[in-house]
This record gives sequence, C-alpha cells and structure tokens, in this order.
Amino acid sequence: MALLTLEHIRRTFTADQQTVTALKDITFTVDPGEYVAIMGESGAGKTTLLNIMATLDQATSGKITLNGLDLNQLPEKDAAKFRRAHLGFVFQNFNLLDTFNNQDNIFLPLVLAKTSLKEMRRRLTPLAKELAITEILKRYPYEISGGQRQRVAAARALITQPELLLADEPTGALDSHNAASLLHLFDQVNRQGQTIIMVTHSAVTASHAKRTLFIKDGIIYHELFRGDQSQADYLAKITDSLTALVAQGGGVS
Ligand SMILES: Nc1ncnc2c1ncn2[C@@H]1O[C@H](COP(=O)(O)OP(=O)(O)OP(=O)(O)O)[C@@H](O)[C@H]1O
Repeated sequence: MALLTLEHIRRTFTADQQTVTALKDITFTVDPGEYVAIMGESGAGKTTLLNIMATLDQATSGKITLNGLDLNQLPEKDAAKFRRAHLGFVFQNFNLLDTFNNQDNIFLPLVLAKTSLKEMRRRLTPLAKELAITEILKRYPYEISGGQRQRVAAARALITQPELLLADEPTGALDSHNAASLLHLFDQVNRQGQTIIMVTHSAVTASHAKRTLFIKDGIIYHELFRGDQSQADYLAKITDSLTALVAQGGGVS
C-alpha cells in the first residue's frame, strides 16, 4: 500500500481580492522507502505542496492520505500531535531553539511525546555517532557551524523514527562540503528504509533522490526516475528537464 497519496489536490489563496491558484491539480503516490525530490521554478507551488503534506496547511479540494488517514479531515487540535508522531522535518534555516542546548533540541519532539529519558538516550547515541555530533551535544546552536546545525536538525527529525521525512531546501544554507555530508546521511537513512520527500532548487541535491517530480502551472509537469542510472547521468537528465521547464514559460491560471 502507498504511504502517501495525493489525489487532485488544489490550493487557492485569496489576497487583495484576487485568487491565486498555487496548486491546480496534483496527483501522485509515494511508497514506503521512496526518496522523492520536488523541483520547480520559484512560485511553482513547492512550499504550498510541502505544507499540505506536513499538515501545516489544508488543500482547498482533493484528497491526501498518509497510511490511509485523511489529512484534510485531521482536526487542527490533533495536527501537532500527528506531526510529532508520524513526520520529521528538516528546513533550510534549521529551526533550532537557541535557548536549549543541541541535545535538548534533538530531544524536544520526544519530550513532547512523553518518551522516557532512557529511551531518548538509547536512540540518540547511535544517531549522534552517525552524524558526528556527539562532541557538540552539550553546546548551544549558536556555538556551532551551519553544517553542524543542519546535522543537529537532521538528528531531531530522525530521532522520532518518522514514517515520512519532509525536507525543505535541506542543503540551501550549506556549503558544498556540508551539503554533500547531509545528502550522504539522507542516502544512508533511505537505504535503511526511511521515506524522504524533499523540495529543492538544486539539481545536485535532487540527483540523490530516486525520483524527481517537476511542478509547473500547479500540476506535476514531468517526472524522472533514477533507475539504474549513475548519479552523474541522472543529474544530466534533471538539468535538461529544468532547462526545458524554464524554456517553455507559462504561469498558473
Ligand atoms: N499565504 C498565501 N497567500 C497568497 N498567496 C500565496 C500564499 N502562499 C503562497 N502563495 C502563492 O502561491 C504560489 C506558490 O507559492 P509557493 O511558496 O508554494 O511557491 P514555491 O514553488 O515554493 O516558490 P519558491 O521556490 O520561491 O519558494 C505563489 O504564486 C505564491 O505567491
């Protein structure tokens, strides 16, 4: 069974007495263990789509389910608990709290879920080792580098063992070395079965995923599968698709 299904998702916004169609008609499914990148020009609706998948926003119409649960029917009061239980998030700007040390930032979603300290420590030890952050756990987010902050943010997202990891420009604020190490981590957790969906402007970042969806005019305009291709060949295909996407212009109507 698919982990995530989106059927005819539409999202409109009304601002200044004008209606903007951010998403016109989006349909796709994601199976457990998939690694999907979402690309598209600025304003194509990527963040809107991610917010709907993250239960931070609701579609105007259409149906979205995670493990069979209808997310559009999820009452607002249950959404935060649902997110903590099922989803992990990695954002471009890390979203770490400077008033907590790194370890407490990582523990936060588990504290909210009332997990025991023993269990939290049991999960953190191997994760911190894998992410090379063991030495900086007692420091504060403002005392570490951008790459380290992103790894702490990734630990916070992964410690809940989410059914779905959602990432918004996860490498956007990182230099190439730190971006490569974050992508290496994503590759690794995906190999272990973690389902990942990430929005990115970077073709290199997208080339790590197994499948890339291109959004344009509020629909899925094009889709690429990596299959058996090398990462370099796949990257070349993604770049070609992006060039074609931009060349054909157009806008949401
Ligand atoms: N809250 C809102 N109110 C009105 N319009 C909105 C709102 N959120 C998004 N939009 C509009 O919906 C469209 C899609 O926006 P969205 O942020 O999803 O695009 P994006 O692909 O993520 O862009 P970028 O790559 O620049 O972040 C844009 O035209 C945007 O102006």
